[in-house]
Amino acid sequence: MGALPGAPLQAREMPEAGSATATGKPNVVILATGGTIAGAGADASNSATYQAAKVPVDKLIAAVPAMANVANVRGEQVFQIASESFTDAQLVQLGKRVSQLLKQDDVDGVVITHGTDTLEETALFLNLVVKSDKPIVVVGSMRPSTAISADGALNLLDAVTAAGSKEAVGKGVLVTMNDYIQSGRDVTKRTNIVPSAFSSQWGPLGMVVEGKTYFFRAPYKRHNASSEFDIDTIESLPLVAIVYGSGNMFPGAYKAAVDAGAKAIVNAGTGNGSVPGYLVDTLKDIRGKGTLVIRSSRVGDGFVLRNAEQPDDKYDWVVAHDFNPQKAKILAAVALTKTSDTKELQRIFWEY
Ligand SMILES: NC(=O)C[C@H](N)C(=O)O
Repeated sequence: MGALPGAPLQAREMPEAGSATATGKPNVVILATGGTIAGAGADASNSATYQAAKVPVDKLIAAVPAMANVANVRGEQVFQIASESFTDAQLVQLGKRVSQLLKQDDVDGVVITHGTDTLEETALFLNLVVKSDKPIVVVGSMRPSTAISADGALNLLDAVTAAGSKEAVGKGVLVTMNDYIQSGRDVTKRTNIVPSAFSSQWGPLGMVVEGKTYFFRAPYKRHNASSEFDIDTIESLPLVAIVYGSGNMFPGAYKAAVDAGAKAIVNAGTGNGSVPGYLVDTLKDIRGKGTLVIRSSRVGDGFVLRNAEQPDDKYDWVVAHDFNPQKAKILAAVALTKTSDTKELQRIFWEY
């Protein structure tokens, strides 16, 4: 139903800067990077045994003709790799391409097809560094397209739907997996094998159903257009290492990270990001010599509080708030491109 004469247009009907036309379909670019969504197995029963990063972007697009109902879609092959092989150099390259595309008036949204193993790192990275309110959606699949009940086609259709939707504008990087719209900031891969692999302790933002987005909440933390980080000015990321906490640890794991040139170590500590008593001096020493110590937790959910279990103020350590270790690593690397002041770093961990 159209608007009544003289009545204000509803948000959904408003033409947007950059949209093809007020009534036309949005223009969405798919940047393909590989992963299982581009994977192929020998047999339809192979849901877990297959080769990732085989199918090129034009074939991915041709396999989901329903995308043409929701957007004008074109594709670019950026990489063709499994996401466990992503490096920081590739993150930076991808981020710059997303930023470049979103500056174009003829691009309304970008979808990145990606392996699921490190999808959450890429989603957070783009959420921090691409200065645009236009939708950015990262998507993968848990089963290759050759498998029975493959999940990639619907996930991709949902991603394109979200990338072209006005409701997704300003909501930060999104991840569309298993019908849900998740925030790229905090979504994480929690199980392997099954399609319901991705979730966040703070819950999904909404769903995509039959080519339409339904949002129920919006992210609160700083992201994208309101971020102080800008991929256009980032050429590389400093090395950040994660050391996994357990019983019976040894100092060499932390020292190896320092020797490799790590500018920060994320302690994926037990419980509250704890540090074993017999390793406190090692970490104090490492911090004293210049490497940052960031306390996260191997638990996955919850969040690490300052000065809980360890006196962070006294030792000049930082806590990772609710960022899991792999996300804390990304935020630390991005933050370190601007500052190595621990007060500033702690502010950044609270704000993003
Ligand atoms: N489901 C997947 O995409 C897993 C694969 N190893 C990848 O991350 O590329």
